[in-house]
Amino acid sequence: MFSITSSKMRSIDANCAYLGLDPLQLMENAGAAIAREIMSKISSGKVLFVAGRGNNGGDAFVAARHLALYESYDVRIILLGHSSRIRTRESKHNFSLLKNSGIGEIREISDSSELVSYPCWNDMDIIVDGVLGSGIKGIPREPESTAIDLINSSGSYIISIDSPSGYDLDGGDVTKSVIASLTVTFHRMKTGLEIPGCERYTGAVKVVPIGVCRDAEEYVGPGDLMVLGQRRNDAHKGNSGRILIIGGGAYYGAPALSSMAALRTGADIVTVAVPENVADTVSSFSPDLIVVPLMGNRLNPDNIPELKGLITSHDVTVIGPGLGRDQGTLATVEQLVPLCKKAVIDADALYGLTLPVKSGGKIILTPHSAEFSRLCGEEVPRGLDEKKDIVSRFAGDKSVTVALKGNIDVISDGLYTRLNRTGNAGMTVGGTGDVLTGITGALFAMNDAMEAASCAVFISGAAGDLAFEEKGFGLLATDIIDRITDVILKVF
Ligand SMILES: NC(=O)C1=CN([C@@H]2O[C@H](COP(=O)(O)OP(=O)(O)OC[C@H]3O[C@@H](n4cnc5c(N)ncnc54)[C@H](O)[C@@H]3O)[C@@H](O)[C@H]2O)[C@H](O)CC1
Ligand SMILES: [K+]
Repeated sequence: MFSITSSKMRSIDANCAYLGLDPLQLMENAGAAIAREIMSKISSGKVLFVAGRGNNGGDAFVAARHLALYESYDVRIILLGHSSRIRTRESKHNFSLLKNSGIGEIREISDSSELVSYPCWNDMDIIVDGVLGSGIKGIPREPESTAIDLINSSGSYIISIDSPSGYDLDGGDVTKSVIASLTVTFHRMKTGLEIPGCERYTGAVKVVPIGVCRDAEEYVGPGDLMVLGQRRNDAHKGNSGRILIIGGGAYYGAPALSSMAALRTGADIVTVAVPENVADTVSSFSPDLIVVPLMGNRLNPDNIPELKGLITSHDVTVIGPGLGRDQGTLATVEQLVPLCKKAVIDADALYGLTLPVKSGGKIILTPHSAEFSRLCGEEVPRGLDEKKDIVSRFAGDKSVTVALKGNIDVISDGLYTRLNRTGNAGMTVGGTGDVLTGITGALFAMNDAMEAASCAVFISGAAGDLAFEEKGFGLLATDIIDRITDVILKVF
């Protein structure tokens, strides 16, 4: 089974909450698993739980409550700090249940010297390390640092909850850590718990299930948005993405919709290169757009020298919206795609594509069912499993990332496959595909192809759902653009 990073785990947790699984339920399962582990090691004895003020400590409170049901165990708890400073709702809740759980001793100790004078460190059969888990930032501070020293010098059997406290679950350098006899981590193996030599800190590692919903991993959710590359506070203009949109000629609304969607998703600069016959009309949609008129009434090979320069000066090139399918246009697309570092290809441009593209640029395709069927030369199957197979196979063979739009969107790069179910039947109106393409372009500037494509279909569908609540089947593509920021702000 593959391992995951701690930020991936946080994103799965957030997707669980979105699906209605209360984080308290996960904590209950995590704590119960720790209690079972203790019971499998000793049938009676003294067990000290050392808890920090985050959810790692919350897991320890749950485990202590479960264990205290059995009279053969002498259960004690040290909370590092005052209970009024417990950070999370779940942990507070579980701390408050301790007073009704028949636990012999609950001490709240903020001061490191008081921690050193605690008399029982060397007298325990098991010490449970719930000091710090995946939420650690930097090196352990006080009183956590002293607690780690005391745990390590206790001579007891040490069970670390989720991670040895101080240890980096993502495999970074370790300055100070609990040296555990056993680490019980949750849901999946973590990247840092399988690097060579890590057993020096982790002891044996066990992965236990905690009741995560299966769909929290397979279906895109707000947790995936949480871990997207974000704008830094000290960012300059252009740091958060320069997007070039090549479209229009046959139509003018489509490139304008893509461009506005890219801006609303957070792109810094959106340049839209369109044939001169539609340039003024596209400009008139918004003063926020930089419009570059191209010679001619359709994209054509004479535009290539000018576009080459623009492609180089932008992070992502979106090709397709409103281009039309003239022979010369499709031939131009074929020559442009290999010049792009990162490209999003949609609509008419999908007809000018020769795959695989030899240049090694990263490419996202956003076809609907008929477009995909034409690309891969097969009917798109109705069954979801079969659909996943065919998209994954095609993406792998052609070295592209595909977001196949549909009732349930299927996103794959051939290695990973994700699903998305935001969106609604009102979104069959014209222009919604152009909106998705623009969102994808903006996200692609700061993220890898799979993250960008997965989050783009989620955002586009969720914005469409908000627009549907307001407008029903009268919703327009522009209504979806208006709600993009609501979806993004809700997550951050
Ligand atoms: N799905 C799961 O895996 C679940 C995991 N659970 C447990 O939750 C923790 C993560 O909890 P979180 O509250 O995010 O963080 P921590 O408890 O690890 O610590 C945060 C806490 O500590 C403070 N802090 C941060 N850095 C330092 C430092 N260098 N020195 C001192 N103190 C520090 C910070 O201010 C916070 O107060 C995970 O590991 C699991 O054990 C859930 O219970 C169930 C689902
Ligand atoms: K821990």
